Amino acid sequence: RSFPRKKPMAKKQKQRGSLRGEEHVEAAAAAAHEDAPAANAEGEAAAQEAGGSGSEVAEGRSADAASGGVEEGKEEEAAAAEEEEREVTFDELGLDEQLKRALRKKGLTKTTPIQREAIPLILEGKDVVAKAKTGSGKTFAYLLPLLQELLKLCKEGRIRKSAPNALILVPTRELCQQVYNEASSLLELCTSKLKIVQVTASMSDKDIKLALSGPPNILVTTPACVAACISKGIVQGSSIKESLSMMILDEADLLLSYRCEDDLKALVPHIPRSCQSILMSATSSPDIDKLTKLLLHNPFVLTLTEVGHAKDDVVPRNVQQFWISCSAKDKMLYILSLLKLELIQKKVLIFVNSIDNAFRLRLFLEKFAIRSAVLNAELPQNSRLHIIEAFNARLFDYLIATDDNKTKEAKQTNKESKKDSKGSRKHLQQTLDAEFGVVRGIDFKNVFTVVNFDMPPNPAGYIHRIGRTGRANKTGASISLVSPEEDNVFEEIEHMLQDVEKKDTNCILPFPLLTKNAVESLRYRAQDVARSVTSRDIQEARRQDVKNEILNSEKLKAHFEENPTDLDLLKHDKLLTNKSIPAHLRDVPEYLIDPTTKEASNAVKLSRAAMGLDNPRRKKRMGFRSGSGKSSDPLRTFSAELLHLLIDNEISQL
Ligand SMILES: Nc1ncnc2c1ncn2[C@@H]1O[C@H](COP(=O)(O)OP(=O)(O)OP(=O)(O)O)[C@@H](O)[C@H]1O
Repeated sequence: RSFPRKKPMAKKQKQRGSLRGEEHVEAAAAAAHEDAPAANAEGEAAAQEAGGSGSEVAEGRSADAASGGVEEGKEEEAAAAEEEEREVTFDELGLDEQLKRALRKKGLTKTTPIQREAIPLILEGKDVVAKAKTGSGKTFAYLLPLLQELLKLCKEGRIRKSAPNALILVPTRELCQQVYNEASSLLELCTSKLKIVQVTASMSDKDIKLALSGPPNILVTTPACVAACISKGIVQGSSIKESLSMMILDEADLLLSYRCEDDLKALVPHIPRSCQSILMSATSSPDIDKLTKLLLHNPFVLTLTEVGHAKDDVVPRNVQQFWISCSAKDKMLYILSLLKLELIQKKVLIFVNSIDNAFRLRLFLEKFAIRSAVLNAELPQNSRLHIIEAFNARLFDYLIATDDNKTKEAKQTNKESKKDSKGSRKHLQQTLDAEFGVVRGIDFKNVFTVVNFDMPPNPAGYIHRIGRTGRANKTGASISLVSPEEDNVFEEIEHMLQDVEKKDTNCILPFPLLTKNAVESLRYRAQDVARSVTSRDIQEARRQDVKNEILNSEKLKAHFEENPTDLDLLKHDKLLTNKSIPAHLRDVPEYLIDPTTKEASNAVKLSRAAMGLDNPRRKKRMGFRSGSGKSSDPLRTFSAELLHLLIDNEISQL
């Protein structure tokens, strides 16, 4: 990858830095008019036609008008392009020796563009709003300067200890865990000790109090949880005011959509004026501007298209985007063809828009001997976290996910939960987790293909979904199955990509590897099997899965804390039915596969082998054991009596 040179950028950012959001676009345009009265509306239109976002166009005119020539601008760009070849290492950013060593031990040497740009600004003490594409390394972009600042305060004995010194706010529990893991893994490799904790609304007040006693240096939490801690007096607002020196809003574009606005407003009076605030996001939205105004002071604004002269894309360049047009009822047939004929590279993350659809698909695939797991808001938190870990470790290849907690079911359950004031355990079990966000910001490792079985409701949803592949510059692909009913949203997505990436051609191409013949050869079987999956089967499978996952979850936590390697024995892709799979569905007969499809499938397999993805030792390296010897099965070695008690107890609550 290429990187821009440091100095001119820093100067440019400073010009932008004193302005926020659209203000800076408007102000740059106004400056252009002042500097160059001749730049009239026609000129503006021409500039826009030449390509570029509002801000770039405005800025470009301003610079040209001020310098009095296009040539000079071109020279500057050429010089910057030359410098783009230079890669910037973490060593060049003036980080603490301990952090540099920790990064080296983690095998990280070169910065990503957002890290290269944001870290120096944050180290200078600036408030920063940074927008950069998914998977671009935003977490380290704020964690490294945050840790550096706290290590420095510790060294100088200036740390104030009545409440946490840094607050990292994320929209979901899954993200709490992820950020906590990332920060802890760095801190473990440092010699100075900083205390970090995560607290979420699923913890009891007693556990939260215990976690916050000390207090920790860094608290990772959700806005809802921190607001509850303040209102219950678990944390004193005055202590926060005294101790807080840094606040991070990660996945900021999602914070407000998780109904966090009131919680954040409740926090504002307790944030000291001296607190440095950082806002990170993958997409732009009016919510970002709202949050910026609410919580930041005169921030630097770094946006992905402005990180250097390298015009970065909204979807990582290393992700190839494809689409397939098919009717809603043929989607099962198409996904079966893609998976069974091995036309897409594993691991595969499949998105659907409802939990019922997820189970319908899982049951359908199961009948063709394709095992998958389902990740959704209904599952206990520990199970969700473990499913993500197991998928990351390649214990299974297909994960079906519902990514939005505002599904039909969620709305329904939330409505019911308002009516039901008893707040019984049973009810809590059934209520979908409002802090759940399965994909947004989650760092799924090595997902090669993202499939939109159902299209997301809007372009931002598309960007977040696609962002689960191609992370940290890895190669990836996405395939969207688009029915005529989804044409509108697909067009919106295409327009958005063309606008942002300034491309005339379509960014999403028709998927070339699946022939009509290949699909038709499976039609009869697929339709037959799809019909056999009834609504009753789906409800039963949902119940069964929650039961299985409850077994996997909370109450067994203690056991797994003592025996972490046993975790691999909890299979999330267990068969939902115990009927055996007929041979004609398990294997596609040779005569059904046309030569083109065979060739395509072989090519996919070859590239898989070339990437070393078939090497069974990989799983071991990732810390998960293979095999499932009875003697080490936690569900067998765990006290049978206690287990029965747990199962009876949990199942009776369902
Ligand atoms: N400098 C680096 N070199 C190589 N890998 C990196 C670097 N920085 C981060 N990564 C890895 O890249 C992956 C994505 O990083 P991260 O989760 O921070 O992305 P993100 O920008 O926050 O994405 P999203 O917007 O989807 O949350 C992680 O696995 C992380 O460990």
